[in-house]
Amino acid sequence: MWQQHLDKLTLAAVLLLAALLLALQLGDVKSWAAIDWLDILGEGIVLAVALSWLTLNLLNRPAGRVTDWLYYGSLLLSCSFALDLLDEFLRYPAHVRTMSWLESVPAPLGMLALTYGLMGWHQEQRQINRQLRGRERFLRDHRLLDPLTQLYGLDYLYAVLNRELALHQQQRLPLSILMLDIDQFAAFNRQHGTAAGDNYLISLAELLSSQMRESDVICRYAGDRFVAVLVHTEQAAAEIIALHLQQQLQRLTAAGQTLHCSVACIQATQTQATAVLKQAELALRASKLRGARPVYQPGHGNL
Ligand SMILES: Nc1nc2c(ncn2[C@@H]2O[C@H](COP(=O)(O)OP(=O)(O)OP(=O)(O)O)[C@@H](O)[C@H]2O)c(=O)[nH]1
Repeated sequence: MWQQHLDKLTLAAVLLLAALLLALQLGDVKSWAAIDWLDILGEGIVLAVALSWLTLNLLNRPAGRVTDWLYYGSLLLSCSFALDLLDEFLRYPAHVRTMSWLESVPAPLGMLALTYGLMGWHQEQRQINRQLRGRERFLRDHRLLDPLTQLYGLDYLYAVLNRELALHQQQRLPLSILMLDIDQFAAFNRQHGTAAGDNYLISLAELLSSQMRESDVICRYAGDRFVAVLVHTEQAAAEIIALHLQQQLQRLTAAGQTLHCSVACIQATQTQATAVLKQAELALRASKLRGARPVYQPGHGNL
């Protein structure tokens, strides 16, 4: 998460360094006896807290307007508190007013920016809570479950995907889609019967539910095709999830065999669920072609 805020972290480091250099340039170092260590302890803690606000905000929040306000607020406060702390070690000549200006002005501005950011955060949280309540209503609606696998069906997938796409547009949060399809499942059914096929679908659904993250929404998209909506997930992270899933699928057997599944993941860029799913299907088709397996031969190991 911090990589997307690298420019902000660099700016903070540069400003704090500039404040230090300016203070050293303008002030004279106080004698050991003139230093008040209790003041230093108090002001040091205040600075450390402001810096922790700055970093916690950048480490935990996605890029956006609210994060920017919280960042600028805590940066101004950090600069002001850093100068306050330096004051304890340095004495400035009476005619130098720059440092007292620099110490006093950023603090109230920082407080204002931080307060504005917190108000934005409050609004954002209310919006998220509303969406979570809507999500929960869906979760409790059992008509939306596929009776065989107990995963969500197509209706739920469309509803969730459209809502996540709207959120993705508003808040610039990354969203990825993973699509999985069992290869040559029709041939497996013919060979071992639909009951064996059903058992495989149930085991696959259980594996998907246990291996994906809690925030991922897994749905049965078609007979032998599944879709996972990976919220707040960049394409690179989605690909790691897909790779991990492929490894776990090796352990899943049916009638003594390991069936091969094709997996594709895409970063959602369109605004409509239909378009996103079409894009995922194209990626899946390409993945199937890349990993094309020989035509199913009964009793010959992997599909
Ligand atoms: N056992 C079982 N089979 C199902 C179920 N739903 C769909 N199928 C079967 O899944 C098969 C899907 O066939 P295709 O779409 O041709 O897929 P495939 O045979 O895996 O072919 P490729 O995907 O191209 O490798 C069909 O034979 C369906 O009958 C189900 O609930 N249970």
